[in-house]
Amino acid sequence: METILSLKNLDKKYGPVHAVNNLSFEIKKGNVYGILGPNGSGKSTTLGIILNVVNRTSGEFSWFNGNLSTHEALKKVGAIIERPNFYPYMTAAQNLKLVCKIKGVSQDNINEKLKTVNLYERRDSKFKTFSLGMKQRLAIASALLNNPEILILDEPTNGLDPQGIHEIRQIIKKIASNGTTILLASHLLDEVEKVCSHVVVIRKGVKLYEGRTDEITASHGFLDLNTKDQNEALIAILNEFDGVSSVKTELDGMLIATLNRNVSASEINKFLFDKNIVLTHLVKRKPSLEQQFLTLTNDK
Ligand SMILES: Nc1ncnc2c1ncn2[C@@H]1O[C@H](COP(=O)(O)OP(=O)(O)OP(=O)(O)O)[C@@H](O)[C@H]1O
Repeated sequence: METILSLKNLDKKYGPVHAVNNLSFEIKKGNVYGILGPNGSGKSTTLGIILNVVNRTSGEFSWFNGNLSTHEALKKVGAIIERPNFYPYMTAAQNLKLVCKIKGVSQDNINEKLKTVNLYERRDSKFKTFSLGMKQRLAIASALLNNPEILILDEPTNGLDPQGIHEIRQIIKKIASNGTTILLASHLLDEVEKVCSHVVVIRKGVKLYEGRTDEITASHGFLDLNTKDQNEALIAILNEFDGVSSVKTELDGMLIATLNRNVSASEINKFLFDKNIVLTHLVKRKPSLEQQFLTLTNDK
């Protein structure tokens, strides 16, 4: 699969603040990537570096396998890293015409891009009459005018109401389904889970996880177990069971066994029954992305 962008050991220090710390990852054509991390984890700085608006301290990045200069490569990139800003008294269509003139791209795409972001019907409305969600959608249309290979978005749903958030996410998915690679930064787990096929989790500028979004939840999970009055014996047996890495007792007495291989509920039930343990409760759980994310981003 074609590599669109590659970061190698990228580093950025603002005085004592290590905003991006030895960060490496690759963006492949056709995928939707999320850079996920809490506030201040270095997402915007990373996007700023690859878009040439922030100087890196050290490390490298290369666009399109390094075949183009960064200046040329960025002509094939669409990005929104700041609040959308257009002329308030000009209409949506007039604003996009102006962007075409400034970028030196054809105006032929304007109607198609307005349709992509569901603003075609409102093309003759003045920008100042737009809701925040519509302004954001116009910014996306503007970033698409040069038919970019990759669209980069920093916190695309910040400040929007639930309807606006839903609409932006649907539009991002639509753009991706037409073959445009997407890279978005977000601090919202559910955003990345809903929109992105791949995720890079960062905390304090350090990469904690890189991979498919669905694989982040693909650990072997947990068992919740309880007995009437055999929990002490149960803990001892579970600790010897091949497949359980740890056992802890919750405040309500429930035992939580963490699995290190795929163990079915019936396998463990039979095993325990053969050891004369009768369970009153047995549930197999998978960790949610939220649990995984908290585990990843917790101070170690
Ligand atoms: N121009 C700057 N000067 C000094 N420090 C900065 C500057 N820009 C960012 N930082 C610091 O670098 C760190 C990373 O910030 P960055 O904005 O990249 O994170 P972020 O993950 O995008 O967070 P947020 O979602 O809050 O924007 C933070 O500690 C921030 O205070």
